[in-house]
Amino acid sequence: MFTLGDRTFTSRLLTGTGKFSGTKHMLAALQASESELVTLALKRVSLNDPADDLFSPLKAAGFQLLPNTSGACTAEDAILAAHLAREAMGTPWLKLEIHPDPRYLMPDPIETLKAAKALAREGFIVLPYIHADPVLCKRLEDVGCAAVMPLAAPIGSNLGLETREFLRIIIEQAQVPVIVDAGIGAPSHAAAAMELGADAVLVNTAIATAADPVAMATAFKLAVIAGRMAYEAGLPGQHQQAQASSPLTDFLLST
Ligand SMILES: CC(=O)[C@@H](O)[C@H](O)COP(=O)(O)O
Repeated sequence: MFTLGDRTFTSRLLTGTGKFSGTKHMLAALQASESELVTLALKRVSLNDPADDLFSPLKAAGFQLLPNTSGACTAEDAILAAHLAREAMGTPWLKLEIHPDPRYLMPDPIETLKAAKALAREGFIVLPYIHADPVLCKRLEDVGCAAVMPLAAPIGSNLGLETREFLRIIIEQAQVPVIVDAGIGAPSHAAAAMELGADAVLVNTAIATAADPVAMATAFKLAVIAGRMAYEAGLPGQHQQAQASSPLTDFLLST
């Protein structure tokens, strides 16, 4: 169980809704993942065109929706998108994404902090997508964000925990949940993030673009459970030299 904002979740796997080959496949994969919190771009809420509308089927399937501001390039864009999303989807939950750079989709830290401060003050439950910057995470926490979402690697890159050392520092210092987001390309990456002590991970591309998204969603579900279980069990320390597994066998040498 983990608490985020005013809610408690059983699943520590958050999922995205982009890049699936169709709504039916998306719903089947999300159900297999047992994810409870699903992010959705405001642009995928289409009240006029049912073929392009992800909101209605996701809502009907009972997922809690986490609208995101993907497409916003400035704080002003993101604040407008947040208001529209709250109207359209009826929720104050928000994944705040501001990435003006189309090549790497790197989040803009200055605009993100500015928008986060304004939106948190308005009562939004703000989950900002950011680079794995420990100082920025503390600043976002200070302005009232409900969690921080540092990236593992660029969105859609599937590169895994490229920011591992910085994630470790963020997790050590955070007073709010840390959700590792973006670039998680394999269940082993998700397990590694959870073993590090992340509260949750968000995965989209690796599930949506798998040859079998339902099987991949199941693999991610199990990896997140295993990673968290290992973290709670207490991972052993690492050593540069061998440590004998059965030290008592020394008796052969001493007789
Ligand atoms: C849908 C969403 O929010 C993505 O932008 C998110 O960051 C996931 O990234 P991946 O697609 O790399 O899993």
